[in-house]
Amino acid sequence: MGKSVIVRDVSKKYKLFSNPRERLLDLVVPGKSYGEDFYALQNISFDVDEGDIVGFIGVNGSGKSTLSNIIAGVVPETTGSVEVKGQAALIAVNSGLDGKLSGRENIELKLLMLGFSQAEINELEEGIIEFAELEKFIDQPVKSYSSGMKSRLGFAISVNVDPDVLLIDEALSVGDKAFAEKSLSKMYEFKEKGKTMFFVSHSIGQMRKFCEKVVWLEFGQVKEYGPSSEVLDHYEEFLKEYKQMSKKQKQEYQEKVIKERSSKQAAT
Ligand SMILES: Nc1ncnc2c1ncn2[C@@H]1O[C@H](COP(=O)(O)OP(=O)(O)OP(=O)(O)O)[C@@H](O)[C@H]1O
Repeated sequence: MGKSVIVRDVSKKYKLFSNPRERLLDLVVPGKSYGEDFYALQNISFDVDEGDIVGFIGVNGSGKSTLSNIIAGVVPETTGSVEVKGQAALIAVNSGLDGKLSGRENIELKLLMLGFSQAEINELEEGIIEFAELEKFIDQPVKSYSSGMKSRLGFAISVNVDPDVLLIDEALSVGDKAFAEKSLSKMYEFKEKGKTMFFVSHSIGQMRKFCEKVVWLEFGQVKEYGPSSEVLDHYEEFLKEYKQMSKKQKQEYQEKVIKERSSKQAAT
C-alpha cells in the first residue's frame, strides 16, 4: 500500500497583535515587524498510508483544526510541505461556505472550485441537497441556516464529491443524532472503499470506534502517533490530570510545553 499523505516538518506561524493599531502598523510600516510570532504548529512530521483512518486529538488550541486545514489545502503552511495523493475534501463546521450565497449557489461554487464541469455539477446537485435534507431551504442564504444545517450542507458536499482523502473536523458534533448516524454510515462506506480519512473530535469514544491510528497534538507538536488504543489510553491518563488543573495552571503548562519545544528547535 502506498503513502496517501506525507507531512514534513510543517510549521504554521501566526502573528498575535495586542491591539488593532499594532496590526495596522505591521501592515503599513515597511521594513518593521509588529506583534508577536505564535506557532500554532511547529515542525510536524508524519506519514499516512492509503486507507488509514487517523484521528487528531489534543486539548483546545493544540492545532488540530490548523493541521486539518493545511492537509486539505484550505490554509497554507508557513514552512515545510504536505503531499496528498489525489483530492482532499474537508468537512468542518462553517468551513468554506459563503453566508451571502444560497445553499444551492454554495454547492455550485464549491464544485466549480473543485474542477467539476457544469454537466457534472447538475448531476451531483440534487443528491447533495437530498443528503443534506435541505430541500425546503436550499435557495435561502446560508447565513440564515442553523449550525446543524450548515454542517449538513458541508458534509453532503464533501462526501458526494467522492474525494480520495476526507477530513472531518468536529462536523458530527453539531446537528441531530439521525444525521450523525447517516454521516457515520457514509464514513463506513468510505472506509470500506479504502479511502484515507482524518477525524478531529473531542469524543474519545467515537475515536476508539472509528480510528486505527491517532495523532496526539500538544500545543503545536506531535506528542504521540501510533495505534489508536495505545495513544488514547495515554491521552485519557493525561486528561485526568489536565482537567484537575486551574486555568492558571493550564496556561503555565502550555507555556512550559511551548518553551521546551522552542528551545529544542533552537538547539537543532
Ligand atoms: N487565524 C489565526 N490567527 C491567530 N491565531 C490562530 C489562528 N487560527 C488559529 N490560531 C491559534 O492557533 C492555535 C491552534 O488552533 P486550532 O484551532 O488549530 O486548535 P484546535 O486544536 O483545533 O482547538 P479546538 O479544539 O479548540 O478547536 C490556537 O492557539 C489558536 O488560537
